[in-house]
Amino acid sequence: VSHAMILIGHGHGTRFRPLSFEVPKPLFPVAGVPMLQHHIEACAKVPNMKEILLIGFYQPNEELNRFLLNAQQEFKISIRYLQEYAALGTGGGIYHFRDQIVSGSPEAFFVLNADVCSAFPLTEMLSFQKEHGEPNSFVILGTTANRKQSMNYGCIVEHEESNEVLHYVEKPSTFVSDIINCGIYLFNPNIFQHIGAVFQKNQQDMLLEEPTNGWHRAEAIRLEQDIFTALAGQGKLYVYKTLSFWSQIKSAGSAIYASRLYLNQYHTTHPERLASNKEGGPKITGNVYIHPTANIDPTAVLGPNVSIGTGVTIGAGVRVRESIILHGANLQDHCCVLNSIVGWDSTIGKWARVEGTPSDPNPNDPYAKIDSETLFREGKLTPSITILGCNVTIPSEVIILNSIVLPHKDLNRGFKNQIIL
Ligand SMILES: Nc1nc2c(ncn2[C@@H]2O[C@H](COP(=O)(O)OP(=O)(O)O[C@H]3O[C@H](CO)[C@@H](O)[C@H](O)[C@@H]3O)[C@@H](O)[C@H]2O)c(=O)[nH]1
Repeated sequence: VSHAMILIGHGHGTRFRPLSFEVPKPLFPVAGVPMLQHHIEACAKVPNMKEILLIGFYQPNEELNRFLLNAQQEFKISIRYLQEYAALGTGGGIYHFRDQIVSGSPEAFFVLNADVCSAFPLTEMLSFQKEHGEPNSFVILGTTANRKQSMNYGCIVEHEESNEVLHYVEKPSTFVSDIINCGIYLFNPNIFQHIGAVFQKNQQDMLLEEPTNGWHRAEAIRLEQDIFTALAGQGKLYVYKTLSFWSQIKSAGSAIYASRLYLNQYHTTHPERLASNKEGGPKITGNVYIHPTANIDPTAVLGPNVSIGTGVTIGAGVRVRESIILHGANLQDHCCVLNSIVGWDSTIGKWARVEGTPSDPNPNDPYAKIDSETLFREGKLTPSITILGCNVTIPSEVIILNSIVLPHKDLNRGFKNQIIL
């Protein structure tokens, strides 16, 4: 395997607002490092990996360029961003840039969705392909979901012995299978023949269409509906089911959950990233990441599942649990932050309480996934984590509960269940 392609879409992260105003969603820090860094690290570990290509359709900015530069140095591998001229879909993008891959005539390459968190069992997928699949087969990473939630994902019916994908339905409206698509694939250059066939068919259809339908670009192709559905049952597509952790990262609430999963993984992959109780340091309970530049009072109590960014200041007696504190934030003495994301350079006053409601999957169901529910249900804001956008100021001694505060707000009182514009 010489290449990996990571699909980063438009980067706005609509369900990630207001946090994605400041930083594209794929760069949002999860367990202390940009979301994409977890993907890149996993890909860089694959033997003979030469290059990682990020594919999306937004204007590259300074933030992205800096990230690419840092990641190249850290992982000693070429990492490039390739920009689509329009949203080409999950299959159209990789097809558009296929020359970057086929020129080196690689045997295989990976494609990963950016908005997932996973243990990325890439070497396991490779061994699975060698042992089970046909030599030229494609492999989808699959996991088990519960019946109800499975319908929010791509659903896979497999042949029980061979693990061949017999049937694939993207987000079905009735139950199809509890094996779902994780958005992580092992392909070989033959995949481009299949995408190319769809492209040519789309082009022919376009010629027959009314010119008013010009927006329908032939090159916009979805891997799931256009390719997998057709490949199922042809002896070419296989599913490797993993028992390791996996979650989507769609909403800001799922970033807190994903952080928890990665922090837990750090025990084996990056123990140095986990804070421990030290003389003169704050009290740590459970898994906590603290950036070395953060300044934390020894009487603060942090954890479990807390990530503290660069240059954060945390005062005396502060309590933080199940939260992400972004760079430059200032948590003044005795404030309390639970189930919340505190935006860049925000300030929380003394004795203030910032609290949200977790959106964790049902802990009693081993196959439950996180619900990335919409902000509103029946006209009401659904209780969720509290999010402070960047540069928000919360006064002393107030409560902010289940609320979303847009950037640069200077609040003068407490709020409950509100979006503060
Ligand atoms: N470059 C590029 N990337 C894209 C485009 N459209 C989507 N993506 C990226 O492709 C990934 C999938 O996004 P969606 O199209 O929104 O699909 P989904 O609802 O997340 O469902 C997909 O992922 C699930 C697992 O998380 C799967 O279960 C499902 O079958 C499907 O593959 C995301 O990382 C997104 O940024 C595009 O036009 N161009």
